[in-house]
Amino acid sequence: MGKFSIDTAIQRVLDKGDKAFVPYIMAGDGGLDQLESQIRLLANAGATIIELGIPFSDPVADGPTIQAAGQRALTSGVTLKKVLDELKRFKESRDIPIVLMTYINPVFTYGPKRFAEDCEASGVDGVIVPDVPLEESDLVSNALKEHEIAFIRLATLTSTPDRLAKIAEQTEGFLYAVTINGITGVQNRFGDQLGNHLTNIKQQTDKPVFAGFGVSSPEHVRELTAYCDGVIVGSKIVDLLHQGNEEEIQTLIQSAKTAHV
Ligand SMILES: O=P(O)(O)OC[C@@H](O)[C@@H](O)c1c[nH]c2ccccc12
Repeated sequence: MGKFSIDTAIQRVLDKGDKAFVPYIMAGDGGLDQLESQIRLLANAGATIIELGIPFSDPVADGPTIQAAGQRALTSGVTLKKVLDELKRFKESRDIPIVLMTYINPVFTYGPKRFAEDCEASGVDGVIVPDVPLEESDLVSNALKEHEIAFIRLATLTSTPDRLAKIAEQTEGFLYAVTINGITGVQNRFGDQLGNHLTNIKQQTDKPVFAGFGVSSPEHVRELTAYCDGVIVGSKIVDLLHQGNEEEIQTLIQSAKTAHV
């Protein structure tokens, strides 16, 4: 349960010599009644952990694909509470860790303490809150700590060495290394310095480092996992799921398995 199941899932993959693959999906895109089968599909395709987005009206870091998915979910009436209730309903039959990705506003509205309690009751193992600054994250992190839920921190390309050291120290489960300056979405090419950047982050921490933002092809997965322990893929997975393209989802996820064998 909680952060331990994240650690275990990652270790199992790395011990085999594979890399981790974390697909992001928007909760309630396609209807909340689809969530269970979407998670099962991704787990069966070989995902290590699921990053589950909570729809929010003002998603500042989301690119067009994720924004559109969020809109579809909001239109169908999805809320944080409904997502947690739904996760609780099929908690026992899941065997893949779940990380919620939510902006800070819904957490404050819900109440950080109640949020952490309900996350535990729903079998949520970790949480990512991209818009909470390091200096102001105590309110959330203390509540999560009591329930042994991992608080996953993001490092950006512009994080200073000083901040990077703090992020590396505080992150739990894994460190989310953002690959581009900008918003989420499909990219064709990463900056020339990205390899050095990821290598530098790897040198700062013993915790697993996963790269995310703009990863959309097996080639990207292979390119980035040469420098880190895994990838996070959002927009491309959201698109493929929306199209019902299970075959390409499978190919993309499996590309992390054969990355370095
Ligand atoms: O969509 P991309 O480019 O593959 O990026 C991952 C991403 O979608 C997911 O992790 C995410 C969705 N919204 C976010 C907001 C901030 C940080 C991360 C995210």
